[in-house]
Amino acid sequence: MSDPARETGTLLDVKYDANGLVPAIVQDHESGEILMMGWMNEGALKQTLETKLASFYSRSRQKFWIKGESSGNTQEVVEARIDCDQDTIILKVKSNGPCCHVGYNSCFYRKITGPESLETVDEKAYDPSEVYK
Ligand SMILES: N=c1c2ncn([C@@H]3O[C@H](COP(=O)(O)OP(=O)(O)OP(=O)(O)O)[C@@H](O)[C@H]3O)c2ncn1[C@@H]1O[C@H](COP(=O)(O)O)[C@@H](O)[C@H]1O
Ligand SMILES: [Mg+2]
Ligand SMILES: [Zn+2]
Repeated sequence: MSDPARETGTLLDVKYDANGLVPAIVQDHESGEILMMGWMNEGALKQTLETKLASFYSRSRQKFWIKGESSGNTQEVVEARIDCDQDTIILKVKSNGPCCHVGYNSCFYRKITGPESLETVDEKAYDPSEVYK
């Protein structure tokens, strides 16, 4: 359904889902590479906008999470955008190191090559066991 105020207005009026969360896609501000997608609640979005450090709500760990709090691989927010119906956020960031805790720069290091198959298409960027102790 069309919602002109939300779609064309200048008021930030985020449409959180039933769990109070909104997806935030994190993109490298220079290369455009997609690094990860995290969930934000209202508090995480507020913190992100205030501190300019990408922060999320982790559903599995059920806690507020500043990306890089243990690895040091923080993400400085250069620009934040929201889509037409205000239910998806994009953070353009300057990443202080690789993003993915598995060892790749981006979390999207595998291509889906068939109904049940994957292919790794990125090079490992670092050894996670050296970073996450
Ligand atoms: N570091 C990461 C990390 N970096 C990027 N991502 C991406 O962030 C997404 C969201 O994080 P979670 O899975 O924790 O949150 P969620 O999707 O709400 O929870 P689930 O429903 O998936 O269980 C993941 O699906 C990954 O694609 C990461 N997910 C988890 N971590 C863990 O976060 C912790 C802190 O790491 P740093 O932030 O790097 O210090 C460590 O324990 C890491 O293992
Ligand atoms: Mg997840
Ligand atoms: Zn990852």
